[in-house]
Amino acid sequence: MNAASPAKPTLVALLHGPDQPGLVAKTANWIYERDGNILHADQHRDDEAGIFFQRIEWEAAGATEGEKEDFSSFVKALGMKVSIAQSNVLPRVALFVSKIEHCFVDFLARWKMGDFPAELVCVISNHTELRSITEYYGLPFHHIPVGKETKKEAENSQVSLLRDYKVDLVVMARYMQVLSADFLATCGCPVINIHHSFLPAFAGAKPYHQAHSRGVKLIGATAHYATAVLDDGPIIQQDVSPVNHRHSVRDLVRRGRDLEKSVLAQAVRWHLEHRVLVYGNKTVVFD
Ligand SMILES: Nc1nc2c(c(=O)[nH]1)N[C@@H](CN(C=O)c1ccc(C(=O)N[C@@H](CCC(=O)O)C(=O)O)cc1)CN2
Repeated sequence: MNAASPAKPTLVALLHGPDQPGLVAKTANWIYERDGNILHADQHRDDEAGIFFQRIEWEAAGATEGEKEDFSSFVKALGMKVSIAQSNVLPRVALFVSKIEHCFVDFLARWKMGDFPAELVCVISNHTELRSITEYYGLPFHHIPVGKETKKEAENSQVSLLRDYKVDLVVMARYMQVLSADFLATCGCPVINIHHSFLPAFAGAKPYHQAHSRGVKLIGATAHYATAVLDDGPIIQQDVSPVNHRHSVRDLVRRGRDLEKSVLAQAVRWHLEHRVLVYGNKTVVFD
């Protein structure tokens, strides 16, 4: 049996800006004229804002690094914003967790099974309960307790670790501390959070108790980029599940776990595959 030749590295561009005629043709021709092979292209126009969004993935004929810079300059000359990633450069991910383990353990298992095109480089927790399972997966575990008086110092230690590990993405797998605006401004990478409600409903603490008190018939989970405003960042993925009057808070928590695990995993995978474009406080997801 012929061993499949390793896939050639691809470039993935996410671009957006004021719409103008011929943008799709211009980006496609630029790649074609350089003997590139477009593998995926998807675009969207926000009619209200007149903004054009595109994700384009191609095999570059030439050296990827040079082509990456040249394509970026070409797109910027069209008045567009662009980010370009190489499929063979895996983003480095840090996991933040507290005590609640279902999203964390599920994420580790999916990572071990190769579900995420990323390098998982460390775990940071404000508690110690999940050290053993982290080390079972062969990952470094950093315990940084966070108290009202020590929050600034704790966050400085977290930022130093993220820089030491050269982290490209922080995933909060039910990390129960609110990250400050300074942290988000200095951590040097995006942060994805899983919130255990169908946002914007029931933001903040104890969303399942809030949902039960309100008597909702659907519960949900939301994966979003963290901003300084709690549970208010651009939403990447959501899902819901029906509930009824017979369900206790305990039932809602149990039913919600499965939603949280799958919604977080899907959102992180889309981010790592460079399928998510943030625009204002919203996202365009080219799935
Ligand atoms: N800057 C942000 N930080 C965090 C976000 C976010 O959206 N932006 N999401 C939270 C996660 N979360 C809900 O999804 C959440 C976590 C914690 C709390 C909360 O009230 N925490 C208390 C302390 C609780 C404790 O010590 O156990 C607090 O921080 O005072 C609400 C919602 C993660 N961080």
